[in-house]
Amino acid sequence: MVKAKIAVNGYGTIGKRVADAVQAQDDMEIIGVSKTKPNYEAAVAHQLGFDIYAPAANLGAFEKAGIPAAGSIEEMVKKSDLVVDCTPGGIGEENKDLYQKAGVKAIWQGGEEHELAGYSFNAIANYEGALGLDFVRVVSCNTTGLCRVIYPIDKAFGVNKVRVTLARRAVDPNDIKKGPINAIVPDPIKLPSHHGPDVKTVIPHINITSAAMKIPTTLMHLHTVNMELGDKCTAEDVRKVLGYQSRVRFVGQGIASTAEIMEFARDIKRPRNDMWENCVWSDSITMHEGELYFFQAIHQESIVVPENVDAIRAMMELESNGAKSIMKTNKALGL
Ligand SMILES: NC(=O)C1=CN([C@@H]2O[C@H](COP(=O)(O)OP(=O)(O)OC[C@H]3O[C@@H](n4cnc5c(N)ncnc54)[C@H](O)[C@@H]3O)[C@@H](O)[C@H]2O)C=CC1
Ligand SMILES: O=C(OP(=O)(O)O)[C@H](O)COP(=O)(O)O
Repeated sequence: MVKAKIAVNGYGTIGKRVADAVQAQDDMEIIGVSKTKPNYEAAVAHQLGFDIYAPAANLGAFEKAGIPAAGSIEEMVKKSDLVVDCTPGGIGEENKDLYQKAGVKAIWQGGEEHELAGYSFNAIANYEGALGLDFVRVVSCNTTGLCRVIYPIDKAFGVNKVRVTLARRAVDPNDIKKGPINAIVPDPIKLPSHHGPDVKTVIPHINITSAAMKIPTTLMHLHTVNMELGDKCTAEDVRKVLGYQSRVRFVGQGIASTAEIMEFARDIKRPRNDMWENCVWSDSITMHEGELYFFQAIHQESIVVPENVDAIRAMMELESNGAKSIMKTNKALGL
């Protein structure tokens, strides 16, 4: 089988995980990853066998540091069928011209605006609409986590309204530059946060509003979800619907915090402690006065990774059925 040639532009938190996830599939392969500087992450990428590309002006620095670079980012893009742009939010949009001129497809991440790609993606909600598209945005980690629960609950019972409050991890574990370290920050203060409107870019008919704050933790985000449902149902009915979702994991058995979820991910030997699934506290699923409530935790570093693989498969038309792609991705990752 001829594999789709995939480049990762921006080998950071998301990019390095997408690169490994693509390599694990049998219908696509990584032809290169980009690093701006020859730091430890570039050295590891080289050790893992990835061809490294860099901005043309920085190629000399790589040579000096003894980390071989295969060429410029422009060269990498030209060699690929599809680029997964994992550069920091707001930088990715600057690369659109480059991709268009090279005639390659591109996926951006949730840090970019919906309008940049024109199609916001979540595998269970709208895989089929991405078939053959040139540009797609995989929505942010929190938005992905929301779509994964709202979509099946809406299908089963109808959703009249969603209210969600998000406690957002302040920064990723490797980030030593930002905070807060001793504050809770309403973020943004002006409501709603981007998450509700972003869910609507994927599932337009959902009535949703969201508020978010940043808290001094690096491990995971935590959502308090409240939904008014169309049909009458019990907590057990909702548990059944979420229980069928391959990318939703129920947690319990003494797991009472995000810290214990991360420990669990280590114990089951997940690469980089990645928890690709939404973690829903099964005991928190409650119906009160006809409304649904539950808690879920979202591992921001990894939740969008399987979605990127499915988005590639849809755009490259490697599989026309979303459910089949999800199963294939999950199996290759060990999810
Ligand atoms: N970290 C997270 O929790 C999540 C991030 N996202 C989104 O994913 C995207 C990437 O975020 P992260 O991986 O966290 O960022 P990151 O900062 O960890 O990684 C970005 C990488 O891109 C490189 N880079 C910077 N400018 C570049 C350029 N002009 N050309 C090529 N490479 C360049 C950086 O050196 C770094 O290696 C953003 O849109 C973000 O909003 C989505 C879900 C979760
Ligand atoms: O996609 C994410 O969060 P978001 O869904 O709150 O935008 C990532 O955790 C990145 O968030 P950041 O912009 O706080 O680094």
